[in-house]
Amino acid sequence: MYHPFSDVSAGLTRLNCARHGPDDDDNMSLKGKGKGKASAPSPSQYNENQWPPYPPPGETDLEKALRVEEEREARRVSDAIDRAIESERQAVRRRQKEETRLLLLGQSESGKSTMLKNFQLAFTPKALQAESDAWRAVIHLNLVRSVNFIIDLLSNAVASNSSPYGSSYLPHGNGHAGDTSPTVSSFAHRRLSASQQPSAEIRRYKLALSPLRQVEMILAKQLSVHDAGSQGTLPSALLSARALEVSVRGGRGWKSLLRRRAHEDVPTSNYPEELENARQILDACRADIVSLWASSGVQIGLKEEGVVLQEQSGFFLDQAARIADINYEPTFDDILKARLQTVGVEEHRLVMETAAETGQQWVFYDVGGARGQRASWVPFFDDVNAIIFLCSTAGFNEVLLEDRTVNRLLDSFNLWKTVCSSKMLGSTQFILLLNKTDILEARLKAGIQFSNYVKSYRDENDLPHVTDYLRKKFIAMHHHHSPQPRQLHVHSTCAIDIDTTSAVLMRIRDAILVTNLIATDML
Ligand SMILES: Nc1nc2c(ncn2[C@@H]2O[C@H](COP(=O)(O)OP(=O)(O)OP(=O)(O)O)[C@@H](O)[C@H]2O)c(=O)[nH]1
Ligand SMILES: [Mg+2]
Repeated sequence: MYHPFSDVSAGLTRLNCARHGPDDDDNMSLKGKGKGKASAPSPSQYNENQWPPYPPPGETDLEKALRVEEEREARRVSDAIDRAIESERQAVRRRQKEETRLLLLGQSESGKSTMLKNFQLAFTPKALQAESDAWRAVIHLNLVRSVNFIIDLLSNAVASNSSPYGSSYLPHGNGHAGDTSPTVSSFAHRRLSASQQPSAEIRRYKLALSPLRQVEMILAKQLSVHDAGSQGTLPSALLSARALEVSVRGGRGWKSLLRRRAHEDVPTSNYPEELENARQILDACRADIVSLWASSGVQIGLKEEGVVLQEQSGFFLDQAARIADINYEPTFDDILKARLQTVGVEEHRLVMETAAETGQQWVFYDVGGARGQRASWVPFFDDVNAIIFLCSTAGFNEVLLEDRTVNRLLDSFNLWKTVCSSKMLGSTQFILLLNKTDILEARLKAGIQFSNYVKSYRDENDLPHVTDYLRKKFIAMHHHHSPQPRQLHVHSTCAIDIDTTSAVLMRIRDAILVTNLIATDML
């Protein structure tokens, strides 16, 4: 039955009820005097602008009874809507109390996604294990790209005589290019060798490992991979100095796509077979991959090209024999080392499996850290419990991939200042992770002087002093740029070290939970 109240908002319904009040209606229906027409409303009862008109002019007792009944029904609907809205509101409030929402921030390659994997490992290990197939595909792609990169780099270098590689590549060389300063005679000797041996070896590898192009294509297709370079985040001129980044569009679809479908009744696509093919090809190329990486000539060639693959993300060549094996299953260590650039913002909902936290939900927003990605962070500033900001301490002698004129550590400082000064994050808890301390330590031990890059640094060139300096510097910037006093926890981390990171995560968990409890007035 149509009634104007039944399809208007609860607010309007409430207005009308309030105007007369339920008792009025009841009284009127009870009091309905006589039969036939209701007494004509006095002029003061009419307001022709009032909607719906009340009571309608010339209303009969029957019409009145119907109207009153309809109004009662409308009130019931209105109350039901109010109750539903309120219970939804309470559910959202409850959910927000039960959920802990964390935003991971920091420049590209600072270790945000790796830290998220550590959280998964610590609190949802079964879920991470279930993603193992997906991570194997990423690790295989990391490996295959490194191989294809080396072959492309070295064959191009050999082909173009202008490259230093072409002049000194010794497939069976007996030293590193930097061991001795090249003399005129050694240079001449190298030029002679370069015209024959090097290209022969590389040509052999190129031929033997050519099936890996197909493997790269299959894996890239299955992961719907974007090349960072093709998205414009990596200038093409830089591609020769670095194995390509691997990235997939935000969202977790790619992982579920790659889960094993052994238990599914309906074969939905042929892609597991494609992946199996890729694994078989990789396995068949295993010995050649191992031998390529072991070749001293290749190592010299890379060195002369100024490429240190070991320092690049997603480096697995030293584990090729294990990883290219047909029976390879990724370990947690492998998963932490796998490199997959984040594009956009990924939401990861962790339903805690560990006894103390069972059932709790932690929602992580993992953002892409490259410069072109940072605009997408801001909408997530609203309504998160804590910010986990990662700074790669190894960035002190590195530059941004997307802008080779910018030092990574300086970029982290500036990013930190911007995040600290955001008013939207004024009362949000901050956690700062000084990450990649293993790489920092290795570089300091290798004699690279921190003070050469950070002019204000005057202390010892060792890990404790440098991390202490960084910690103080970040704390000072936080203090100076925060719009209001706010909690800050600082930890030094190596995100690929499961044990030490897990200890840090427990402290982060405790700090966040205590803050949440205080915020929800439960303490
Ligand atoms: N050696 C070392 N490697 C690390 C550490 N933390 C992360 N990595 C590696 O660094 C690479 C980049 O880490 P990611 O976690 O993908 O970086 P990200 O901050 O998510 O980068 P974007 O997604 O581009 O914003 C990965 O291959 C990690 O395995 C660390 O503490 N030490
Ligand atoms: Mg990432």
